[in-house]
Amino acid sequence: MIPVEEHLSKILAATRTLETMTVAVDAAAGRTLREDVRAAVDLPPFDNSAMDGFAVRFADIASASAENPIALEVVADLPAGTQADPAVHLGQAARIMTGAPLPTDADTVVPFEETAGGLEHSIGQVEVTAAHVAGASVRKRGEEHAARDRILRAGVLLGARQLAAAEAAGVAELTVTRRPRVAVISTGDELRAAGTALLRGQIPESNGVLLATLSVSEGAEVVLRTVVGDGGDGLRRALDEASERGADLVITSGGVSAGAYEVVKNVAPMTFVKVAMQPGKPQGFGAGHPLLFGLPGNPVSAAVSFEVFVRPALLAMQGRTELTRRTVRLPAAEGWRTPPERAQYLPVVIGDDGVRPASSGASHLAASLGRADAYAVIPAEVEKIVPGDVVDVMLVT
Ligand SMILES: Nc1nc2c(c(=O)[nH]1)N[C@H]1C(S)=C(S)[C@@H](COP(=O)(O)OP(=O)(O)OC[C@H]3O[C@@H](n4cnc5c(N)ncnc54)[C@H](O)[C@@H]3O)O[C@H]1N2
Ligand code: MOO
Repeated sequence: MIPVEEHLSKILAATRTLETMTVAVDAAAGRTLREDVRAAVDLPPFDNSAMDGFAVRFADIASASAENPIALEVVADLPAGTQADPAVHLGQAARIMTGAPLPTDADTVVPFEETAGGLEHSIGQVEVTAAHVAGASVRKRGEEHAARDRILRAGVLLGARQLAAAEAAGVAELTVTRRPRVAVISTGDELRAAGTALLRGQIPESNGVLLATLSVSEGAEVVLRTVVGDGGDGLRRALDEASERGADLVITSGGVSAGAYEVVKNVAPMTFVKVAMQPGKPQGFGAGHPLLFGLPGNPVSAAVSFEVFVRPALLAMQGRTELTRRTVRLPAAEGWRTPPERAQYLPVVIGDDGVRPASSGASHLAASLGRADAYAVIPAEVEKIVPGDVVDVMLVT
């Protein structure tokens, strides 16, 4: 058996980064950024009010208090979006709304709560009843970023927050990686579509949707999804079709262990190894174009193998900087057994008191995947987990 890291480094060494393309910001969700994003404008673009209230000269109101209110003449009314820059002389104020540009003559905003009377009755005159510091409630031009400052680094995943940051900085287009094209091929004579009547020996096929959905959630486009039998030339034809459809990466499941009908082992141009992990021991990999991944057929084995081997390759193809899932250390709320000499990837549920196994850990327990929030990752040399042990937990939700 070879260590997980050894198999993964072979895979990454064979993985090439895909070409880039330019897309509108709102078409970039789920893609990987390939060029740093720099602000097109200062952020904020101009000095503006943080509150609904009055733009004043601080020198006028420095001594204002409830006992000693200071009256100012209100000479303008400034909603957000106004281009006006009215003169505000000593003794004067401008009514101003949140986000409106601060008049050049003013340096401070007094929220209307710190005046006598509400906003409605303030055109004409206002009495200021409190003072803080010069510059209070003013958002300064460029206080977050200057134009040309870097907002996002190449290599990050673009999600809602990153896209909003780009648009807030005045950026309309992003350089991203084209979506990797993935083919998902399930193998096995026993597999039937969910919902169809099952004869003895048949089971519902579930790795197809698992691996296709995982691929899409990592930024890929699924160009082929099919099920082939253990005999005949179904797998060979599916591999040809994957290439014709331009697949960058092919994922098969099943047919890689030691049995008499191991179609992937017999047909696919992959190297087959045993990796010191449970589940996921038998693995096939082909380092050409497309990259070929021969995952074991047991559903939990396929899911874990995707996380540990396919996902890093898909991210590397897209130029992602961080290839590993976020791992946190959490206590085990229950004990469990671990396999000898193999790293364990156990589906777990995260609770307030720590993690609990979602199943006994056997790789055929497909429904346990539906409960799992994460995988506990236990090194090969650890013999068992007792309650209270702190373990590495790979977050996948
Ligand atoms: N003598 C040995 N037998 C096995 C070994 C071994 O070392 N020596 N390894 C075991 C391990 S570990 C695993 S994991 C499995 C891997 O088997 P295969 O990859 O060859 O997969 P299959 O035999 O085709 O299927 C295994 C299991 O999973 C079910 N399956 C397959 N595809 C799907 C699918 N698309 N959807 C749902 N379920 C699927 C299949 O019916 C089998 O029950 O080998 C052990 N054996
Ligand atoms: O490696 Mo298998 O995936 O242990 O069940």
